[in-house]
Amino acid sequence: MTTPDTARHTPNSMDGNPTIDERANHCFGCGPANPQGLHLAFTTDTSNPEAITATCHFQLDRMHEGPPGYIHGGIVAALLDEAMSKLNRPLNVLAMTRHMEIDYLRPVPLYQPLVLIGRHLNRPAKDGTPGRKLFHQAEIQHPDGTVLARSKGLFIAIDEKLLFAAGITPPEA
Ligand SMILES: CCCCC/C=C\C/C=C\C/C=C\C/C=C\CCCC(=O)SCCNC(=O)CCNC(=O)[C@H](O)C(C)(C)COP(=O)(O)OP(=O)(O)OC[C@H]1O[C@@H](n2cnc3c(N)ncnc32)[C@H](O)[C@@H]1OP(=O)(O)O
Repeated sequence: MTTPDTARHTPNSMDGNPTIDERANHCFGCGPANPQGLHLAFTTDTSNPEAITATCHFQLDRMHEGPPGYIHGGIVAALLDEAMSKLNRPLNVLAMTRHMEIDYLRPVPLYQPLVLIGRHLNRPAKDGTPGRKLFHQAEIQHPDGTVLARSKGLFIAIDEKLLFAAGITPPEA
C-alpha cells in the first residue's frame, strides 16, 4: 500500500482556523497558491448594481487540451462556473453552484487571448427579503466579440452554520 501524500490530502491551509479567503487560495480556478490551477484574475464592475460583472482575460495551453487545439469541455465549464461565482462576493454572499447549464457554441481555442465575463442576472426576493437563489450568466468570448460558450447558473447562498461545521471562518462583514 502506498503512503498517502499528506501535502495533497491534508493541506496545511486546513490547520488552525482558516478564513474562507485563506482556504480559497487553492481554488482550482483562481487560487494563487494552487500550482495546477488556472490562476484566473477577475476585475469586478459594480458601478451598475443591477448588472454587476466580473471580467477575466486569459489564455490556456496544452495542459488543458480537449479536442486538438481546443480547450477541454470540462475546463470550459470550470471557467464559466468561476466567472459566475466571482459575482457572489460583490453581492456580499457566500454561495455555491447548485445548477448550471452550458451552450458550447464554438470550440474554444488554446494559445489565444480570450475574454471571460460573468454577469449577475437577478436574486428573487422571498418574503420581502433577498432570497437564497442567485441567478448569473457567463460567456467566453473571442476578442472580436464572438461568443464561444455561454452558461446560466443558479447559486445558493450558504448558511454560515455550514461554514462553521466545515471549520471555515466567514469573511469580515
Ligand atoms: C459546506 C462548506 C462550504 C465551503 C465553501 C462555501 C462557500 C464558497 C464560498 C466561496 C468560494 C470560494 C472559492 C470559489 C470556489 C469555487 C468557485 C466555483 C463555484 C463552485 O463550483 S461551488 C462547488 C460546486 N457546488 C457544490 O458543490 C454544491 C453542492 N450542493 C450543495 O451543497 C447543496 O445543494 C446547496 C448547499 C448548494 C443547496 O442545498 P440546500 O439543501 O440548502 O438547497 P436545495 O438543494 O433545496 O436547493 C435550494 C433551492 O434551489 C432550487 N433548485 C435546485 N435545483 C434547481 C434547478 N435546477 N432549477 C431551479 N431551482 C432549483 C430548489 O428547489 C430549492 O428551492 P426552494 O428553497 O425554493 O425549495
